[in-house]
Amino acid sequence: MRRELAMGQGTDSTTSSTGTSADQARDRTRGTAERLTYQAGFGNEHSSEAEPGALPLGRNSPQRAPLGLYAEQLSGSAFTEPRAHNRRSWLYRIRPSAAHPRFVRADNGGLRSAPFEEAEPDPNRLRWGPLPEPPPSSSSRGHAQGTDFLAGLWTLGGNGDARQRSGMAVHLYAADASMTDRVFSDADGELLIVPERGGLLLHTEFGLLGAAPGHVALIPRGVRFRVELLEESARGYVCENYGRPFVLPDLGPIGANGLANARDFLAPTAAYEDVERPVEVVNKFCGNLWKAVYDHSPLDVVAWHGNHLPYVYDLRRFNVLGSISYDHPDPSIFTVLTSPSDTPGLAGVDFVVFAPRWLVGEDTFRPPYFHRNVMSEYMGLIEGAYDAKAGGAGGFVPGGGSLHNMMSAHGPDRETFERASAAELAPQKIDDGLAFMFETRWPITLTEQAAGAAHLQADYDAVWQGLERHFPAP
Ligand SMILES: O=C(O)Cc1cc(O)ccc1O
Ligand SMILES: [Fe+2]
Repeated sequence: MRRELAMGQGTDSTTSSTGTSADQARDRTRGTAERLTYQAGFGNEHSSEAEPGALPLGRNSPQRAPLGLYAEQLSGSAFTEPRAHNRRSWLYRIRPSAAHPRFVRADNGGLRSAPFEEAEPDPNRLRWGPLPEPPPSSSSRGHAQGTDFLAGLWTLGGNGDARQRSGMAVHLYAADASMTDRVFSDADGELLIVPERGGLLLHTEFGLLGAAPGHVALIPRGVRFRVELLEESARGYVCENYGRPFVLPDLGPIGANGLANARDFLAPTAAYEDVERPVEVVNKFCGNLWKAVYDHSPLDVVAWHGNHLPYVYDLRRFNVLGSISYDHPDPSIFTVLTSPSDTPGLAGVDFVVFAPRWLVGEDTFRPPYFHRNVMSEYMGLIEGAYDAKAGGAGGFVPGGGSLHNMMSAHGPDRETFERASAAELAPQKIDDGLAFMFETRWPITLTEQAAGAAHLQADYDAVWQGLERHFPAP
């Protein structure tokens, strides 16, 4: 019985290979991921044990936990939050987390946190090319040769205040080394990792998750993990959510199914490292990195149960809904995960995906419309192209990103507008790209490094030049 609890359901991906480098990366990750077992379902009470009998039955904290393990609760919500919001997991580990030396300040590298006060909030439309590759052997930390996921994090900007558990940050990463004998956890928020290049194997306290380009991984607040690269290098995006944890959006009149289906979120099964050698544990706390060298790996959880859990989700499983009559619906129908605020319907941050879909709207301007939005929109591209941006000024390219802050006017570029205004409106499949948006309630203030980056495109405004008047002259 207990053993069965440790057996996963579901595998990682059903996407077909068409030979692009993203597909190959996914295939390689799938090779690793197929050896992984998962438990399917978002928000569930899951449980798992890597050794038979490690998980206590009937109680959380027996006088002596099985197999000489230590019992420990990890709380992701206040003890007293309503049951529907309550999050905690029980971990049964070789050493209690409390047995650790003092943390000392570590170099923040390219990581910055809210409140973002380095630069003035900028109303301009902004777009960046991809983050430059890490320079070879750039490690300043004396660990693996090269730059690992943590050292490769580079903050673009964000909002709110990490100390108030509100707001979010946009980070990018470029890495060429695995985290070996180095573990990270973020007390400030949960991390939504969006790989764009290179498969990742996430070793978490709860077990292993495989995340390739096209997948997203969600690491809850405080959960320790390390990132192994499955290829020579890796690149991608991270949304750090300081606010309420991401949940699936309500579906309202859509009904009981659709958008991201809960069963496509995969939680790991227990897997532990029994390692007795120095391991650097880095903790992000109130905006700064702190480190301590443990004499063992804290990824030593042999069994667990609970609902404060990491997940991986394949964005190609997203059930895209849209108009089958006319008009371009608002992109809220593409919401994968939402971090609610105290105001109903107003998200601290939404994670939105623009996945392959059919456009069939009659007498409709089909690409995204011109708009000004009270919410602030950071967009990234995982592969291919995006239907509102034909090109220009270096383009909206995989690994790059755009920022359309609160009330900034944006929408289709000139080329897209002209093409879509004249297009014959036959049913059209958009299947050449995978874009996403972090849409947040507050403006995103840039870091100095993002405002002054060499890969910031100087003339993004030009994509809207040449949109001539067509209204008859007086
Ligand atoms: O700006 C964007 O490209 C994102 C977006 C897409 C869409 O389909 C409608 C509105 C919107 O902000
Ligand atoms: Fe927009």
